[in-house]
Amino acid sequence: MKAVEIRNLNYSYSDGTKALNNLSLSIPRYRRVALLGANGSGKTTLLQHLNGLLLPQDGSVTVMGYYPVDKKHVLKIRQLAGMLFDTPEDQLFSTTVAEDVAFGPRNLELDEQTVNSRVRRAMELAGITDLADKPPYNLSLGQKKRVAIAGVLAMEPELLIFDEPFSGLDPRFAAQLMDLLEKLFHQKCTIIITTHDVDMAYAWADHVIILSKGQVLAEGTAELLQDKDLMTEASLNVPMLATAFSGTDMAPRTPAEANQLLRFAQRKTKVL
Ligand SMILES: Nc1ncnc2c1ncn2[C@@H]1O[C@H](COP(=O)(O)OP(=O)(O)OP(=O)(O)O)[C@@H](O)[C@H]1O
Repeated sequence: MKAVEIRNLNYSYSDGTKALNNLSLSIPRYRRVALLGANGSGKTTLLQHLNGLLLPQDGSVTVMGYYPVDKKHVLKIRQLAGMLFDTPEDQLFSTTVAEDVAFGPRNLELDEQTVNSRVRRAMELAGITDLADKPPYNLSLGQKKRVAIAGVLAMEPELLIFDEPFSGLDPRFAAQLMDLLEKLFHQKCTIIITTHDVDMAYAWADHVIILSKGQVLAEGTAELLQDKDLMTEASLNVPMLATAFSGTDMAPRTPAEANQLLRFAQRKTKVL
């Protein structure tokens, strides 16, 4: 069973902008997936189809093998596929952080004890236990992002969809989020993120999708990002980590070695 199957998906906004153009792709389960592409290539529009925020105008979307994404299945899909928006304000609306994190599980009609334990666990994972009683609208952007992440985690989804999760985060929390993604991945989640950070994608992802003009330009392992012509066509840069220390024996030869280098740099940042 695939995490995501998309067949011939088209999507045009009401002003006539064609954001997705006959797009097809297939994402295996239990992968770390990076979705890359220039501004306006269709990344957010695509992600919004994965949890039913947008419904296919033409073509089909199936998530976690269970359901086609359509009106009838939208609630079940949102339970399976948790989405973090690139603007966290759009998903915070309760009077306290704890209430916000509890909103999703309460909607699932779980008993109060289960809701409370999910909320506690999600807040711990997101590192926001000390913010529990604060009103979300007073928080900083990075804190809001953490609250939104906790809200997603409290739903315990199998598929995590994060639109630009690292933007607006300080280096320390970016490193913590990276650790958290790794933990969730090992708890058998499939994780899809969009990012403009080709180095992060190169070091982290085991499945890379490059979009251009609403279509999949290329799909495969992170080695794809070493292809200079492909990256130029996608208006992206070759990751620095792919060329770092070239000519020396410190040069990472694979994305896995680049990951070690990135982790090392992040741990140094954490110490600072
Ligand atoms: N609400 C909207 N109404 C009209 N056009 C839109 C709307 N939202 C997005 N678009 C257009 O659809 C296309 C794809 O946009 P989308 O936001 O999916 O791209 P993206 O790859 O996520 O971009 P970015 O990297 O800048 O976030 C762009 O041409 C954009 O201008």
